[in-house]
Amino acid sequence: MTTNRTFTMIKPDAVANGHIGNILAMITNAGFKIVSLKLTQLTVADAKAFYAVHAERPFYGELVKFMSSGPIVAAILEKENAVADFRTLIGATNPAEAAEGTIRKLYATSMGENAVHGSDSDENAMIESNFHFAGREQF
Ligand SMILES: Nc1ncnc2c1ncn2[C@@H]1O[C@@H]2COP(=O)(O)O[C@H]2[C@H]1O
Repeated sequence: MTTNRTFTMIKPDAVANGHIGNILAMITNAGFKIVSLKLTQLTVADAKAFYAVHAERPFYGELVKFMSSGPIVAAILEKENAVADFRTLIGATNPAEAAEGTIRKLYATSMGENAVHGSDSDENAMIESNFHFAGREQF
């Protein structure tokens, strides 16, 4: 079943660099409706849990440290075909490979500090949304 929803985070690099407004504008201009939104910060334990699927990867420690290093913006977005269309809007994980006009092409600085997260499946979108937002915060 498709939920037509995806989950995103504007990561600590993009928040620190002052890109929240521009990134949210790109998201809404691309036709996504924001149905949950908050500025928050992950603890180390939160980041470990959120990225548990990557626990065996060599970059896991670096990823957890970075993602808990400062505030992030968490959001749930709604649009037909949300997961796939949002991944198109953000571009490739490695900004060197991201297409022109994508969020990562514009705002990411490296593979690790890549400005935004986007869920990779409907199932993960739901898990990640519920990790960050209570039911009463999901409109
Ligand atoms: N080779 C890598 N080196 C460092 N970070 C990585 C590497 N591969 C993936 N990542 C990070 O791991 C993150 C997993 O979630 P994201 O897709 O949001 O973004 C990914 C990257 O920021």
